[in-house]
Amino acid sequence: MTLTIDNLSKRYGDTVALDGVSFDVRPGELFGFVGSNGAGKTTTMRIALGVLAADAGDVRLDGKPVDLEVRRTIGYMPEERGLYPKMKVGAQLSYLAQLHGLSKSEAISAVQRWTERLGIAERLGDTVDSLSLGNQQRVQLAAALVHDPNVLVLDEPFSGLDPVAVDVMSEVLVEKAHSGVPVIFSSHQLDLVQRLCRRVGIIAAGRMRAVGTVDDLRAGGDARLVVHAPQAPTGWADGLPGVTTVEHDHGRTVLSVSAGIDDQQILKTALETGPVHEFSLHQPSLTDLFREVVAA
Ligand SMILES: Nc1ncnc2c1ncn2[C@@H]1O[C@H](COP(=O)(O)OP(=O)(O)OP(=O)(O)O)[C@@H](O)[C@H]1O
Repeated sequence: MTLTIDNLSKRYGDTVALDGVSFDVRPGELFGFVGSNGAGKTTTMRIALGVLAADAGDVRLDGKPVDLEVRRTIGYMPEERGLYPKMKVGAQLSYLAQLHGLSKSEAISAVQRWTERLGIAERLGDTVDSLSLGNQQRVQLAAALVHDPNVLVLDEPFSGLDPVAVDVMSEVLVEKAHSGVPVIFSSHQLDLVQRLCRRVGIIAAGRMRAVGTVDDLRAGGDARLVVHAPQAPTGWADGLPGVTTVEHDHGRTVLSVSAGIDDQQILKTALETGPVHEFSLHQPSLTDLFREVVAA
């Protein structure tokens, strides 16, 4: 299955939430959707699921518009979460699975399987509101998975999770993607997105600013040069063409360096300030790229 987001636009009154957003999420792909607060991620995902209408553009799954029938095949984890706090975990998951078309016995076995996989099987008889926030989130993920969806759309599934829960969530998403399901998730944890996703999309103020593989985007961004010159004063690299100081702390400077710039000239300038203990060139991280895109 391929999820295609095609030229979506959406306004809320005078606020332009989306302005011609397009990208696709391919079979077996874990796609990271990143952007600042208010950039348009939730709006895009809600339109993708069909719970919000776009002003223009459309969403297709393998070329078919997302109607009620197609929507039942999508697993969705909404940002505002959507569980009934007073209902027991097992009953709730089984109910949601049946809403998505599973028989009662299929639902019971899917609930057993997913709650075991997510480490919450002992909590089946507890009400949702008696669980920790992290465990509630695992239940929310189980709710998105119990009906064996063809597509997974997850709005900030990692927010608020402890490192162990992050690992469990990551493993399940990778596993689902490997089984051929397109998985899209939004996150502000860019190191995690860089580690997990092959392709990402960066949205800013309702426009897609970059879409591609993490490797291609990193290779195309400005390199980072780390220089440790303990006696170098703040701003020592200012004025060098194609060079911008990203940070300077206790003689350790991170420079952003445009393609084709002569790093030996930078080294010479650093040496003029005193000894240089480190001089290393790195590809920009996803966080670096994100900052560049958002600042542009
Ligand atoms: N129901 C609404 N009514 C009015 N404006 C809205 C509504 N929902 C979203 N917006 C606005 O639309 C824009 C996009 O919001 P959206 O929630 O899609 O961003 P986001 O990228 O998911 O942000 P976050 O990372 O904070 O969750 C923002 O300017 C937001 O204030």
